[in-house]
This record gives sequence, C-alpha cells and structure tokens, in this order.
Amino acid sequence: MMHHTVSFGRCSHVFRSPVEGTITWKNAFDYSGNSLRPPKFLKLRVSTDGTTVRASRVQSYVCCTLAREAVGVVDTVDCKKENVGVLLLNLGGPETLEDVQPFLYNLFADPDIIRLPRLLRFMQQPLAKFISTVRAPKSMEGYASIGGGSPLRRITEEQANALRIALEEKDLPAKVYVGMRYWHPFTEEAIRKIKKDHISKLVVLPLYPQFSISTSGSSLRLLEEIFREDEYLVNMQHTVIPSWYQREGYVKSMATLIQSELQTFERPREVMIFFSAHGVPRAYVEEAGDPYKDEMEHCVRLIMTELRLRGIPNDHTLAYQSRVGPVEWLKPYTDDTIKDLGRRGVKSLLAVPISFVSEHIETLEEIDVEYRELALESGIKNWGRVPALGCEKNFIDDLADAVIEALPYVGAMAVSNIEARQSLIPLGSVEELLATYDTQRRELPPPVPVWEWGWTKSAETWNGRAAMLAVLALLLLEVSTGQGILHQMGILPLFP
Ligand SMILES: C=CC1=C(C)c2cc3[nH]c(cc4nc(cc5[nH]c(cc1n2)c(C)c5CCC(=O)O)C(CCC(=O)O)=C4C)c(C)c3C=C
Ligand SMILES: [Fe+2]
Repeated sequence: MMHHTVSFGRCSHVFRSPVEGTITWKNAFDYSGNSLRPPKFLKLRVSTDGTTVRASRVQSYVCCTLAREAVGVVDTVDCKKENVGVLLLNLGGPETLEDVQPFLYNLFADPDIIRLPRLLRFMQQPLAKFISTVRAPKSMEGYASIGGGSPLRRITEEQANALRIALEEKDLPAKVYVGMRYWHPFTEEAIRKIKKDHISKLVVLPLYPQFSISTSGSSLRLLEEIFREDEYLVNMQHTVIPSWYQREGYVKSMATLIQSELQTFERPREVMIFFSAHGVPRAYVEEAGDPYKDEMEHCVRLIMTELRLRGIPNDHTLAYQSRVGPVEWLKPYTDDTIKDLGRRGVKSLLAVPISFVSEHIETLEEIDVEYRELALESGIKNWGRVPALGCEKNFIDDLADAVIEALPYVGAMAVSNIEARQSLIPLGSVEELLATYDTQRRELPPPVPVWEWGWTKSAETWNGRAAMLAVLALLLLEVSTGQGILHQMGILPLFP
C-alpha cells in the first residue's frame, strides 16, 4: 500500500482527483505540526471525471497535511483562486438626529423585535410607525448627548478594514463588507456589492459575541430571505459564525482590557467587576429558546476564569441593561443592581459592557452618564468603565483566525454534523442555524410604551391585549376615514 502526503493549500477543502477510489485520512496536523484528532468518519469517494468533490464533512483545520491511502495524485484547489468575502453584520445606528425616527421605525418593524400574533401581522408597520414616533424624542435626546448620532457605522467600517488587513497578513486576501440591520449601509447594500465583486465563498460574521434572536438571529433571518430569492446567492457557498464569545482571543482581549482598567483605581483589589449586558425580554429566552442568557453567563465565566489565572481575584457580578417597555426583561437589571451594590457598601465599580464590541449610545450615554450618576448617588465613590474592543489588535487578529477556521465549512452543512456541533465555533449555513434556534417563531412580547399599566403579570397581559385591540381599532378607523389623532400628530399616513 502506497502512502502519499497531501498538502492542502490554505483554506482548501475542495479538491480534484484524476483517479477513482476512496481516500481515508490517517493523520492530520495543524499549522504548527501538532497532530489533530483523527477524523474517524472521513472516507471520501472521488471520481475520475475530474469533477470537483466537496469534502463537506471534513472536520479538520485548514492547511493541514494529510497522509492517505493513495488512489492517485490529488490536486488541491487553493482557495486563493476563489473570491473570498466576509460579511460583518451589525445593528446600525442613526447618523444624524433626523435619522432617529426612521431608524427606530426599521427596528420596531422587525418581527424579531416585535413579533405580532399571525392575525395582527398586517399591523406591524403602522405599529412600528406609532412606536418609533412616540419614542423618537427620548432617543434623540440620547443621540444628541453623544454628538448628534451613533458612531456605530464609523467604528464597524474601521473594524472591517482592520479585519481585511489582518486577513491579508495571514495570507488570505478577502473583501470585507458591512451589512447593517436597521440603518446604512443596509445588508441589502452589502449583498449588492458581494454580487458585483463575484464573491464565491462568503463567511458571515455577526459582530455580536453572543447569539440572540433579536440581534444575530434577526440579521440572519433577513439574509435567509435575501438568499432565497436570488439565484446567484442561493448558489454561492457560505457559512455563518453565529457566536464567538468563547474564542480564546476574545476572552483574553476582554481580560486584558479589564486588567488594565483595574490599574486606574487606587485600590484595584477592592473593585467590583460589573458586567453589564444588553438585556432582552425574558420571553425570548424562556419561550422562544434564545440561547443569549446561557451564552452570556458562560462568557462571563470564561473571562473571570482568565482573570483568576492572571491572579486577579476580584468579585464580579452580571446584570442586564437597556430594557424598553414594561414587559419583564432578563434580570437582575443594571440600575437595580447598582443601587443594591451601593446599599451593600461597595465603593468601587468597574463597568464592563459585554454584549457589543463598539462604543455606541448604550456605552457612551447609558453607562457613562446615567449609570455613573446612579452609582455615585448610590454611595459608590469610584467609577470606571472598560472601553469597547473596537479595533484592538489581538481581538481583530482573532476574528481573522475565526474566519480562516470557518472557511473549510463554507458550503458545508456543518451544523448537522455532530463533530461540527462540538467544535469551538458551531458553524452552519443560515437556514440550518435558524432551524436550530427559535424553531417555532413563537409570539414575542412587544416592548411598547402604550402597555405601561397593569399591576400583576396577568393583568398586564390582558391590558396589553386590550391595548392592542384599542390601537388596532384606532388605526383601522383612521386608515378608513383618513382623519384622527394620528393624522393630526403626523404619524399617519405612513407614506405621505
Ligand atoms: C425593543 C427591543 C430591543 C431589543 C430586544 C434589543 C436587543 C438588543 N440590542 C442590542 C444592541 C443595540 N441596540 C441598539 C439600539 C436600540 N435597541 C433598541 C431596542 C431593543 N434592543 C432600541 C429602541 C434602540 C435605539 C436606541 C434607543 O432608543 O434606546 C444599538 C444601537 C446603538 C447606537 O449607537 O445607535 C445597539 C448596538 C443588543 C446587543 C441586543 C440584544 C442582545
Ligand atoms: Fe437594542
């Protein structure tokens, strides 16, 4: 029996064989020559017609060297010949104060933010118009206080550029695109560019470290719709990295930021490390199966473990911020926790924003202004805040590694593969991921200010339903007569 050593080109998992036979992988090595766990299931049938065989079940790392029972010479197809693209998904933010209401409209028109019962789906847009108009003044105040708009676009575009450079340094030329969910540059714009550039392999990377139905889920849902309707995209190979908070590079970068910020306190050892995560309504987790809370708690554990390894024994706590409307969100709430810590005599607090990797309104205004003030009022004397990761070198480098590691899965149905499920980053195609999470798309509680009354959970539910019917009746009346309070307020007509 002859043994050949086959060196796979970087990122390659597609190859041609001039002869027919079965290839069995015997050994696999990573970049540094360390032996990888032998992928038991890997038996591959190749044909002689020179057609490309996709090793869709390859659970191996790129650039590995594989020894095989030879069936002939196997040419590797180096993916450098492919047009590789990376699509960064993010939320988007209003760039000017005039953008605030239409941005909020887009957000509340999203069924993953307000999921109405089937019969009321036609209400989604009027309701979004109503809520966005009611909320806009408060939001505008917030955006005005951080300079008149969100920095999210600028920072995300800087991250995209930094990632492109990091990939190039790692010998993977790739184009990096930014697709926002609720504001420019919209995901649709990014997709247009991807098609224009003839991208053939796409890695989709939501810029949220933890997965939530309301963030990455919503963006992936939109992508699925766009992909489904487009022949080019249906055939383009892609894979998704749904969450990456567990990556060593991310965990270590966060630990380093915390470690250096602790040094700014007079008595670093006495500082409470206060992780403040963006909240989601409890029903997302408890009824719709959002993995967000579990991932968040796991993420905090990983960062604290890393800090302990570095000899930092500080106490820590996790709370959830930014709730909207009266329904119950994940607890404990950040504001309640700050007051509680003050009462318990905590004197120094280091806030760590943990759901997001750029500065935005909720770090610059909510944490830096509102929560800081609340902390000082609650008796906390020393306050600090860890900056968002932004373009921090190790973090971007690690994202680049995540992309490189994801490439072998491009086009592969990796989530249905047990090995891939167990891998560090559970990769998958958009459709498969959406089937994994939130399968039934149950109704989610709408976080609408008009529901702000009620004294028990059940009263609140019924009041909510009554309010929904009232709003519906009001809208139907207005739409049919063309007159009423919403027209007077300029909320209707929707498209003047
Ligand atoms: C109403 C429901 C909302 C859910 C659920 C939600 C989840 C969620 N959001 C982020 C991150 C961001 N949210 C941002 C803005 C924003 N989010 C909501 C509502 C929900 N978010 C509103 C109404 C707004 C607008 C701002 C405001 O009026 O308060 C932003 C953008 C900030 C910016 O600088 O423009 C981010 C980022 C996460 C991570 C998350 C769930 C995990
Ligand atoms: Fe939000």
